[in-house]
Amino acid sequence: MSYNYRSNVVNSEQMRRIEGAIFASGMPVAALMEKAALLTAQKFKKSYSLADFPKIGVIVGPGHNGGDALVIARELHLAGYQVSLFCPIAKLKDLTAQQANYVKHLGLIFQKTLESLEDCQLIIDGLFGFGLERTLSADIAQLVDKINGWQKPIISIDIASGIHTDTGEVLGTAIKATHTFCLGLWKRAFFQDLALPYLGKVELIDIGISPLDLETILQDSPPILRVNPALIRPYLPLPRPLLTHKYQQGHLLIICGSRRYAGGAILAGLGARGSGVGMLSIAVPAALKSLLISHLPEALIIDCPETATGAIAELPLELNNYHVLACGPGLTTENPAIIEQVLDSDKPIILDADALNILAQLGIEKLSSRQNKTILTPHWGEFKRLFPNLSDSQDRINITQEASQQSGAIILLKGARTIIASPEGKMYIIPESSSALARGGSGDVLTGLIGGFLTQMPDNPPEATALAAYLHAQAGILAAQERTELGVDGVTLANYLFAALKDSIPPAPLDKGGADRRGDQN
Ligand SMILES: NC(=O)C1=CN([C@@H]2O[C@H](COP(=O)(O)OP(=O)(O)OC[C@H]3O[C@@H](n4cnc5c(N)ncnc54)[C@H](O)[C@@H]3O)[C@@H](O)[C@H]2O)[C@H](O)CC1
Ligand SMILES: [K+]
Repeated sequence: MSYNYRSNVVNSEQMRRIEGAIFASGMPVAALMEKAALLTAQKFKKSYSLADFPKIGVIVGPGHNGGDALVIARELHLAGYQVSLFCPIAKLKDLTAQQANYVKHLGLIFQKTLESLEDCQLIIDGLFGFGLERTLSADIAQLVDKINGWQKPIISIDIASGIHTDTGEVLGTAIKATHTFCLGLWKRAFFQDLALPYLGKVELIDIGISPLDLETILQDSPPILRVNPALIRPYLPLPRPLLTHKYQQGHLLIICGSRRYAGGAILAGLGARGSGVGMLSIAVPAALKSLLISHLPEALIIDCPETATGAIAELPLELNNYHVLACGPGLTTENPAIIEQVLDSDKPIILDADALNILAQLGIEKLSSRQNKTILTPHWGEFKRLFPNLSDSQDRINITQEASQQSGAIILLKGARTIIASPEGKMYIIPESSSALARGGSGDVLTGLIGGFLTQMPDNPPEATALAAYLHAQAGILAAQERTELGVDGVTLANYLFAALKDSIPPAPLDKGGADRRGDQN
């Protein structure tokens, strides 16, 4: 396991221990504050020029978040900005009080009322950082609501004040930042759907936390990793070996579709196509066969006997002949026997959509006798049906982890920040997405894509899942950039998977396979 400030996501307790380890090894607290705040001030000046934002209001809290704010205020003042300060809590931590004395010496003014900041073009929020430990008191909450009501750009330092650093909960009320500079390491709240409306644009400030200090603190707990191209590059089934054939690239079977929901089957197939899987078979009700062939000529379409209403009645197949089974899109919940048959197979399986609804009826205990990997890809509604005991909590990171432990399955919980947890304790978070993906059909594409990657990466199921979820999100982002968020239907999304793959995954510098591929083209 290698540690990296860009990938490791921490909770406030880990952040505090990492800070503690850095200070214990000799780094002065004031020096780290100076570094973090100077880097933030530099970034700030690039985004918010003196010409456009000559007058800045800074809210100063009692702790080191307030200390950071004072250093930033000082730098902006020295750069020519007109800076007004407001400090609603009288008792400051020592270092913060020292910073306050120095800015007073420079001539900055602590205003007596919040209203004195109302004519500023922008507010910097240095009220609370990861030290916020309880619900905001009524007077502070009122202040926060007033600042939000001004409808000005608000730049939060480390985290929007009022947001719980771990769960992302709003502790009473919270600053609605338009831009948040997260200091040093990504905190959990940045990936909790609850917190997202309060964080605005988010940016990590690299304050130079070394892998050594990260390892010292993080080695004892399972890592939570923010997926980025560098992280997934080693797992990609690229370059392909020069000498291979289609079955060596894996054979995926997708079990999907009904007369009522034929499109789900097509989209799952298109998702699998996007993975480059060697062989794709798709089992559908007989009536759908010619439709599927017309959309996916490369796939082997297996026509299954149908129920009276057009669902798959039975699977006349030896499921263990395939490398991976993906099951669910468009299936209907009419025939639980299909899911029982899939669960009984010895192969890795991915269950989505109606397969999850049937599993919720059967009970997740059904998974305990499985000999191979199970991947469940619920959205929140499906998750609640599968894990009703966990659905009271809104800490999506925690409950995904718990659900994985309870079920022994890899859980991918869909959301604005999709979270993936494996029973061995691995966790991956997809850092960005597009609301264009909140649309019927995009989940079907993901099911096929996971299936296709898992088929090609049988030794790394959590990574295959994370890779698929990352590229799926990136495809949504790219498609929305070109076509707007309204223009990303399932087929379009599937068509952008290759662009996402190419964009996200730069060729490795010494990629011998890359050279081979170029050779093939010549
Ligand atoms: N990441 C780093 O390595 C660095 C972070 N820095 C900054 O320091 C803060 C964390 O500082 P800390 O002093 O521990 O906590 P806070 O500033 O967030 O505030 C704690 C302060 O507030 C009091 N408090 C807590 N909850 C409430 C409440 N609901 N109402 C009133 N008062 C409350 C608490 O008692 C404390 O006095 C981090 O976020 C960064 O911004 C360093 O500057 C550089 C390195
Ligand atoms: K803050």
